[in-house]
Amino acid sequence: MIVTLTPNPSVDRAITIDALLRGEVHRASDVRVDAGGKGVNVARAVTAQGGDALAVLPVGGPEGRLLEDLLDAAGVPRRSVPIAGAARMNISVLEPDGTTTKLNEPGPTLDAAEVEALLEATAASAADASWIVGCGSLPPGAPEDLYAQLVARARAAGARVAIDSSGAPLAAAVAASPDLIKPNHEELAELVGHDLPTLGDVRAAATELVAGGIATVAVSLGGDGALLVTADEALHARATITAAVSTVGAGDCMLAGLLHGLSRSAPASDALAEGVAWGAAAVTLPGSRVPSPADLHGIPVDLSHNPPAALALGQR
Ligand SMILES: Nc1ncnc2c1ncn2[C@@H]1O[C@H](COP(=O)(O)OP(=O)(O)OP(=O)(O)O)[C@@H](O)[C@H]1O
Ligand SMILES: O=P(O)(O)OC[C@@]1(O)O[C@H](CO)[C@@H](O)[C@@H]1O
Repeated sequence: MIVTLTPNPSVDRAITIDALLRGEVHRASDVRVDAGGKGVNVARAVTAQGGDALAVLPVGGPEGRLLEDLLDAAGVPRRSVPIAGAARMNISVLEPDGTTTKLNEPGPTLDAAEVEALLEATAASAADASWIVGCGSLPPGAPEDLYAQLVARARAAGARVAIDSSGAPLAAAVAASPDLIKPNHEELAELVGHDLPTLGDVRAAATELVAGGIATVAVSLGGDGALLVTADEALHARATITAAVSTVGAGDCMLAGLLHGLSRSAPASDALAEGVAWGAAAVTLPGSRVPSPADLHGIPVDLSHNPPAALALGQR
């Protein structure tokens, strides 16, 4: 089972308009509401593909009840931790050319007892977990080292742990040496403190992190696919899609496919290809919708055991 901790989940509201114009009134042509937050999305994606997942999340207020209803309707197993504040609602504005603009709220303030209850609820599921994964931003009140604490507790319980976050919480988690991290291109550049214009630069930065004690660094690269680096190998995979609809949650689906593959002891190359296919399929779907098995058909993945170092990123 893949157990996800999302300290700052959201109700995701995706609104489709013709073109975003600052200061104007826009009439939406479509609206979609999904349970959101990065770990929630990982659990939704694994469940949608027939895998076993459990989403641990703080729940409070009317938005929290809606989140629970959405997860229950999608058949996603959850462990809700009651909190005093109300869950956030994040808005995505989608334009027909695939441009996605996000407006994310800070989320409710958590107190120390609520943070402890979340960590406890996650660790309590460790015995059944192939992976524990901590994902997303931290809400106000949560300590910067929350994911570092999660790494320590997962380790103590004998579970492998993955982290997908950014900024200071990611840096603190990295110091605790999780088994896997999944930064995107920008998050990796921030973590190592310099730009990474080519695939070779990304590989060098990931290799540095592996040397520092993280077994697997998987970097999602948008239309350029993903690079996975371990002490033994570097692999690059990318998928071709005909049209992008919404990029919201693509990174979460990519991580879900990767962990789903690794938890079935697939070789890293197969797990990476699975992740890249799930991520690409997510981009073809509206809002934060996660792909079903049928959505993966017809998405070809190119895999290379010899990543082209000179590949300039962000050109696709
Ligand atoms: N235009 C695209 N064409 C094909 N695949 C894509 C495209 N954009 C994204 N993907 C797939 O989705 C994965 C995740 O994309 P990206 O690197 O943008 O994630 P992210 O920034 O973490 O996303 P988010 O934070 O919204 O979840 C990529 O590794 C790739 O497999
Ligand atoms: O504010 P965070 O935690 O960084 O990101 C939250 C979020 O943008 O991430 C998911 C997509 O990856 C969405 O479901 C959600 O709205």
